[in-house]
Amino acid sequence: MSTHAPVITVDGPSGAGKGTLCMLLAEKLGWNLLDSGAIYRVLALAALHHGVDTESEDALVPLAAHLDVQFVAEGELVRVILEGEDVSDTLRTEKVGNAASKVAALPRVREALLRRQRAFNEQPGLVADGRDMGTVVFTSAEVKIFLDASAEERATRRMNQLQKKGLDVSFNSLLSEIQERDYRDRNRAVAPLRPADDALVLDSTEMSIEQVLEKVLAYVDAKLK
Ligand SMILES: Nc1ncnc2c1ncn2[C@@H]1O[C@H](COP(=O)(O)OP(=O)(O)OP(=O)(O)O)[C@@H](O)[C@H]1O
Ligand SMILES: Nc1ccn([C@@H]2O[C@H](COP(=O)(O)O)[C@@H](O)[C@H]2O)c(=O)n1
Repeated sequence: MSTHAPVITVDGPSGAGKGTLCMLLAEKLGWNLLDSGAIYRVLALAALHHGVDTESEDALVPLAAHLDVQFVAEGELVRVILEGEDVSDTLRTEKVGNAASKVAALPRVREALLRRQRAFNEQPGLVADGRDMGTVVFTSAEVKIFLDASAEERATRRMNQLQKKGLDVSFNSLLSEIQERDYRDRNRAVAPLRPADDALVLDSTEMSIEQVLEKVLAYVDAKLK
């Protein structure tokens, strides 16, 4: 029997609001959630822990194939456990995000992580957050969204997020980190960040989270009817 469940993909650059939107969508629909960026981040962190060069494809592929990681739901949060250690907070730092975008540029690393991502496609449905969800991982998804926002707005959102956690951060350094990551993600040879041909492209620069959710829910409703 086929286990194919409906899929909504949400791709876009860092800080566009994908994670926020996907969590709200998954909650509203009662569907499963895949944060594919967390998988690349976990691999980067495992490489840093084990002293593996984040640009060495040969060393990273076996690490990717045998990643000992668990995603544990805890109320609204998902705790990430790498090799028995809770790494949920470390995972979200820009240092790990940047290392993730380096390992993510390597074709055989992406290949090694494909099956792990597709395994999230279970009933009653999946909301998948990433860079290549609609273009590579779930090409037959029922609904595809590409969520964008200007780099300046994304840096502002990230700064507010970090300030709420009590961290002192510079807008200019956040902006240049975002621009560096964008460039690498959009220009890599394999699975570059781009909207799928059949995606709804939504620029959220001037939209609140509630407005984005409302628009996407209306689109999802129309597509799944
Ligand atoms: N439309 C919006 N308006 C204002 N703030 C927003 C909006 N969408 C998301 N945010 C805020 O921006 C921050 C980044 O959002 P989020 O983590 O969802 O982005 P992301 O696209 O998943 O980033 P990444 O790919 O790096 O994980 C969060 O603090 C979130 O609350
Ligand atoms: N499908 C994906 C998801 C993520 N990446 C890479 O991982 C980096 C971190 O992702 P976040 O969403 O957690 O910020 C990101 O910059 C990408 O390089 C990817 O390639 N494909």
